[in-house]
Amino acid sequence: MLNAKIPATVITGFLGAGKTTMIRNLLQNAKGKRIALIINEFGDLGVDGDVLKGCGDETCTEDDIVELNNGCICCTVADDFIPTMEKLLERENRPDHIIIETSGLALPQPLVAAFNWPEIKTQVTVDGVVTVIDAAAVSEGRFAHDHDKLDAQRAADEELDHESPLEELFEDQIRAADMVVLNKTDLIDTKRLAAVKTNVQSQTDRTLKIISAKHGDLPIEVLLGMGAATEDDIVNRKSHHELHHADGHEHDHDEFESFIVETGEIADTDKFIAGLKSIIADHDVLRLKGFCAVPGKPMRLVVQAVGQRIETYFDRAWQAGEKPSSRLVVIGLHDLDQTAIAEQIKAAA
Ligand SMILES: Nc1nc2c(ncn2[C@@H]2O[C@H](COP(=O)(O)OP(=O)(O)OP(=O)(O)O)[C@@H](O)[C@H]2O)c(=O)[nH]1
Repeated sequence: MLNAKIPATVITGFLGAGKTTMIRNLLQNAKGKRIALIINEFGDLGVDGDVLKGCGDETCTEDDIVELNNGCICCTVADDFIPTMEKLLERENRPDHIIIETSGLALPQPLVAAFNWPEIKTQVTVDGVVTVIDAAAVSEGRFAHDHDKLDAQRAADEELDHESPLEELFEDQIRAADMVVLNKTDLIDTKRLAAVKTNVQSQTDRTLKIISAKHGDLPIEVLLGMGAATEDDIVNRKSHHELHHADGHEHDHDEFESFIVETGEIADTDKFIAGLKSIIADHDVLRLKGFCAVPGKPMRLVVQAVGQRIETYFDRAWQAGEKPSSRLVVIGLHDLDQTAIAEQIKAAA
């Protein structure tokens, strides 16, 4: 149909919930739909984009993938997101569908609200906001606040009006959702999954569409084509930040930080993983990911850590002109001891 708006799906969810994995599955099952991807990552190593490049060859070429690594997309709407969308829409070969992966720390609300900007409102609509949840992490209480600690902080600081940053993000990302994917169901039993579902639904008065998945493996018909036009309803899905700072106070991410550690080749992967596990536990690292070089191996090793769960696999050969190296992005709450973490990672390699 001429002049029909292009549908855009926003995929959000906390660090390591499985957004990139779900998108990878989706691209592989795109059934000829031409998809453009906008990927926003916290920590400027570009791991997600790199993992996705090449996995949907016919329906989503490298040219269709735009990486926005200049901070969280919710804070760079005017400078990054709108110009990127405008460029996409100017293309001769316009996509059938746009998928936007937010960083794990992004608030979806400002991004969805941007679809009401005149520059893009007439051409694109939000097909739906899909929030991916690490059901195992929720069940382990990762996003529940420590009541005793919070009460102590409140006693010390009467101004303190918000919950833990992790809990707030968890709630805000659910409040924005049209659909919630309870992912990583391979890691928890049905009883605990039912409790997670109840917890998720309790975050909003709207009845959410909640589905379960392993490795984000869901049919494209389930994820795309919701026709929700979420931009029309986003004012009713306010984030904690919007509710607490109606005065226009800027939202920022200074409760979180990320940095990159470069280390040598990884001679003993098992020893390295064991080392990473204790670093993650000692320093309360939320997310660690990157690519490593292994002596004598032509392939690069992908390292993905979410809490204490670490996955490694070789994804592709180092390419011509690419120097095999080991680089990891480390993400945690503010005040990470960057020097100690970097030293310990180098010692574990
Ligand atoms: N066991 C298990 N692991 C999963 C599942 N889905 C994803 N993972 C793993 O979880 C890790 C993080 O997955 P990603 O898809 O990179 O998560 P993400 O949400 O894109 O992460 P960020 O972009 O860093 O926020 C990877 O090691 C995945 O292989 C699942 O259903 N079960």
